[in-house]
Amino acid sequence: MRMEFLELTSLSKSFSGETVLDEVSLSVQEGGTLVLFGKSGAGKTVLLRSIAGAIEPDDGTVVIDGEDVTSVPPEYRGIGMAFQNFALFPHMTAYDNIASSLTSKRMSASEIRTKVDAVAKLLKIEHVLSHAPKALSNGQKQRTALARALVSEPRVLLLDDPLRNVDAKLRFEMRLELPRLLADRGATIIYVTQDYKEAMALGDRIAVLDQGKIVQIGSPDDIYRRPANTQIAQLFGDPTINLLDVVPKEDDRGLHAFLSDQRVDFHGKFPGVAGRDCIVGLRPEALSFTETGGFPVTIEAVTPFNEKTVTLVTTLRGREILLSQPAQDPVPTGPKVNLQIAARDAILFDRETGNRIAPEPDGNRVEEAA
Ligand SMILES: Nc1ncnc2c1ncn2[C@@H]1O[C@H](COP(=O)(O)OP(=O)(O)OP(=O)(O)O)[C@@H](O)[C@H]1O
Repeated sequence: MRMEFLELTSLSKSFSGETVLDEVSLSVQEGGTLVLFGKSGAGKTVLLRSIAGAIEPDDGTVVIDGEDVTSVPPEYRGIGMAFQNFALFPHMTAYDNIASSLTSKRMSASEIRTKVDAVAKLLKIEHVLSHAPKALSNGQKQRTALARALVSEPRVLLLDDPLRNVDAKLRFEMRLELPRLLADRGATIIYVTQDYKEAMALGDRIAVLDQGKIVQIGSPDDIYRRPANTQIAQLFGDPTINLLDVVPKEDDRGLHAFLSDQRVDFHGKFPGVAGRDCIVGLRPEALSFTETGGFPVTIEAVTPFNEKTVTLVTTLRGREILLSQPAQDPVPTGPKVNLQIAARDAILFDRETGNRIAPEPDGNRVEEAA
């Protein structure tokens, strides 16, 4: 069984009385990747810097491999970091930048050469090793910074939004390549990003940080299908989730709500929810056009993307709904068409708090088995 390798307990930090980290606790298994996801200013960088030892937390502990390193100087923590702004030494070549993280270790020049060459090959920057940073493209700078973090084979790797400044094409490629590359190194990784696709592609688990607090930790599937609140539901998914006001009712078939004429059943037990102001969350891909059944809508706009088509429709009552379907599926000729809902994908939230209403544990099993 894999061990928890990195453990943070109740880490807190304030600057001039303003709380930036609020009792953050989380752990990452040995060799695992945790993605730290959150909006700008959520505290992601401060958290990474606290783990690395560059910032001293006001409270809480950082434990690496069973050792409390909260008071250990950064250079003795066995941590490698790569930042979003590259932070390369401008007067050094790419090679020397990468090698700089090895110079404190007692290694011969040829050993250093072997290691730098290997990591440069992995990241496809062998041909620019003699260049100064100013002669590198953003993508090459980013790979150089990553190579520097990887080459010293740290036990823990902290990557602060390393793809933020690279162009879309490289970001797409790196999103595919990075998981294997990082898994091959065997390091325990915390990876910061504001891009939900990157978060879903890279993380075994995702921790969502909001105003210095962890608001949800789970697998990508958990966060997508069971978001803790409407805010998180909206952050994950493109196009964004449809959020529609409903007041669910209960009968002998259980809790349900009506969207136009279609009954949406919520599987499981939800005591006390009937009659409450709620929001139903429907992912755009949980909706589809149908010729029989469903409920009538009007097509307002059709937007084709490469791999999907997004259609905006309105219901008879004027509610706007986004629908996403594979690009090869035809959009019916409208404007009046019928829509159906894969009701088991509906997510229920409390309207007042925005928090997801989970079925009772017993009901959960019913839901999973359905
Ligand atoms: N050294 C510092 N002194 C005072 N305030 C700071 C310091 N470092 C960070 N902050 C504040 O802490 C908050 C969180 O900053 P942080 O850089 O961790 O956010 P972030 O989630 O990494 O954002 P981004 O995604 O934009 O990098 C911000 O309000 C920032 O102004």
